[in-house]
Amino acid sequence: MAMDSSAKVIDGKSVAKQIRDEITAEVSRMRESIGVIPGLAVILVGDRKDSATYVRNKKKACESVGINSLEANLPEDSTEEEVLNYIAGYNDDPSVHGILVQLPLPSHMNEQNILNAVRIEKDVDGFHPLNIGRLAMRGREPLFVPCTPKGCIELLHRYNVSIKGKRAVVIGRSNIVGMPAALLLQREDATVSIVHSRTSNPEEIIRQADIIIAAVGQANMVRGSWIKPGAVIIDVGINPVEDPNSPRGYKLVGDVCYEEAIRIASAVTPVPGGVGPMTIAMLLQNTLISAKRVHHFE
Ligand SMILES: Nc1nc(=O)c2c([nH]1)NC[C@@H]1CN(c3ccc(C(=O)N[C@@H](CCC(=O)O)C(=O)O)cc3)C=[N+]21
Repeated sequence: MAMDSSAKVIDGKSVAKQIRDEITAEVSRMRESIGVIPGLAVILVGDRKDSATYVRNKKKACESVGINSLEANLPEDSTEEEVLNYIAGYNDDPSVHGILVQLPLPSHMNEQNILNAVRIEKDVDGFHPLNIGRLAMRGREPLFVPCTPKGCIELLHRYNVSIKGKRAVVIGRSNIVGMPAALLLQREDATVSIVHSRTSNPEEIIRQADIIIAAVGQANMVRGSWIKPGAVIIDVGINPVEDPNSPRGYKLVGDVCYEEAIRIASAVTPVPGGVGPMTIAMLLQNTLISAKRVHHFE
């Protein structure tokens, strides 16, 4: 059977490492010339295991590039007011250049109130409605672009995938990935379609795409037969599936059936090792951008 051996793995892990090295150099240049160390504050409410893992990874990543990290771990039954008090403290703390409230929040909290409270100058997640609004408008610039979609576009750039004039399909319309990913692709002059749970005949639309960004959170949902030969696939999904052979009892897979996709696409991001590490690298980059901006350092 002829197999397309030209399909390329898009190595997010190694690109993320490269970006962290660039950030490390910038952080030390900044420290040496103006004595400022960028700082990131992470607020984690509750004890979801996946969230705790992500927060731990973010902290490790900060350390690896010389960014200061502060962490607030609040119990699951905290009040919204307590979270808002932490945000207010970090908003006023000049050593904090970025504030991230780990999502999802416990269901008794109003996510919108909490995201609105983060000073937009410190909104390194890019989730403040004013940042999203600017992202959606032509001729406007947000202060920060959300990390996961930014990481997706960065991967396309670093692998020299041209976006201008291409057909791009985003699968999923979440506020934190699908929607901003579609806006970013449009800013890069792609022709963008968004496919979601109510789309009739999604396969037909996906099959027209030169670039696919999949962000639905359903293991192996996109099959090989849905993919146009030569398409580039960015898989944002991180789905645990049972795996008795893994020491943890599960393994992580994407939204795209990787084994099928790699035969048909020209390039695919793996899970793990694709978009995940890029998300964290972009968070560090946003924190550096924030610190440079307040201190007028370039
Ligand atoms: N306010 C907020 N900002 C976020 O950026 C945010 C969030 N909330 N909530 C949850 C999602 C998810 N997320 C990930 C980051 C890194 C990996 C990552 O590094 N993944 C590794 C493997 C992880 C593993 O092995 O468990 C990989 O894909 O290679 C995954 C997922 C950030 N998120």
